[in-house]
Amino acid sequence: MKETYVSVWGNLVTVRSLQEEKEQGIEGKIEEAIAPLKEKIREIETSISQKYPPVKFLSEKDRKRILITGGAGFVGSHLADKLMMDGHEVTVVDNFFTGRKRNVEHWIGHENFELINHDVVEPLYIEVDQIYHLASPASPPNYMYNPIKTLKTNTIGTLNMLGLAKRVGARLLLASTSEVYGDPEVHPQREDYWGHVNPIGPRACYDEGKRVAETMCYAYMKQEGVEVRVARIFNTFGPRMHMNDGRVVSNFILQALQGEGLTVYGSGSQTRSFQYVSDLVNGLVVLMNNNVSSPVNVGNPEEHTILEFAKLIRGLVGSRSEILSLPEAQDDPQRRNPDISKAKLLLGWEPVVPLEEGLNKTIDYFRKELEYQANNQYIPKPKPARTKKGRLRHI
Ligand SMILES: O=c1ccn([C@@H]2O[C@H](COP(=O)(O)OP(=O)(O)O[C@H]3OC[C@@H](O)[C@H](O)[C@H]3O)[C@@H](O)[C@H]2O)c(=O)[nH]1
Repeated sequence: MKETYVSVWGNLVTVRSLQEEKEQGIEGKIEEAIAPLKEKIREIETSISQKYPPVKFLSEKDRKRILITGGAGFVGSHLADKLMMDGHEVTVVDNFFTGRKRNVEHWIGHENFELINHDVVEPLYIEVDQIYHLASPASPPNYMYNPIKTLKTNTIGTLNMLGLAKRVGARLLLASTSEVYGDPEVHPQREDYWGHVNPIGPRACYDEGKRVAETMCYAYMKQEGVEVRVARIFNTFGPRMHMNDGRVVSNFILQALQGEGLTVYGSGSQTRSFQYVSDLVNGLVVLMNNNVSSPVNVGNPEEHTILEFAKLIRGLVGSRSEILSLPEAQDDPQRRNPDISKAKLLLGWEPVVPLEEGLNKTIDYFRKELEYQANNQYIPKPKPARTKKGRLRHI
């Protein structure tokens, strides 16, 4: 800058030209005006770099391209979390019938993550190394809501995914179910039990859909050499179950939290064995990466009657809700308990999360969900299952 010196009472001082003074003033004002914007940009940059959960770095050789169908659902989104954090490239495909974007929104924009709105009933052409095929409604009221769609998803959807696996040489893991055993006459259920399913009952769309999905897997394995894994998943619970899911865990927790009666269908003497979702997800990943191609039960063998379960949840919530007796659900399996010796022996897997610990985490989750929904002025009621005709009784 050009400077001129003048003497003021004997002291030399610098004087800027009028033009320079003006320029300096404008620059200062601009600087002052954009300072908050610069600060905002810095904040956004930091929040972007910190916004994702920590992800391991995997070398090109170890990193896999993994597709999860139904990856925005309850189980699928927890599986997506694990595979992302392990450092893989994950593509989630979901038609959002029961899945929700909210379940995976924390990965959106991450370079290893892709979310595709797609229905597996239509073919899909992508390049992947592994396919976790979870797409299907899983809660009885949801899968009975549109039985034809449930059948299409489990039959045509599975054919499409096996076709994809064959084309690209990927390994496919089918999320099958304990429901392939129907209302079992053998207890606990081992993988070599063929099951007791009513092929024309209200549950058949799911039970038979999954049974034929298993059949398709082994047909593709034998005829086309596709590598398959089949997990028979027993009752599972945890955060991200939908408020409207309609299965027993979410129903009882939501009822207890809202001081409503806990709706027990039938006598409550029917049994179930519940596993926490993180145990399931670990089991699925171990199975996928193992060499066991025959079906494997993945569940927690701790068995309870539904009535015991209602009392347990009511106690954990600290609620004074009544326990109500509703008519029995049609074709409801009376006893269900996994024999997991195969998973223990061949995969070295067994569940580790105690029931109460898992339930407390799930109760916390639903408590927050209720607050969230209340802020949004919307509290859905749990969906009832299809029941036989009868009246409501108090136990
Ligand atoms: O509000 C309820 C909901 C359910 N129940 C009972 O609780 C038991 C469990 O019912 P759920 O609806 O949670 O689940 P189900 O065991 O019938 O089916 C499940 O089986 C295993 C998975 O493949 C699926 O997630 C689902 O099909 C049943 O006996 C049912 O009648 C109640 O007593 N009250």
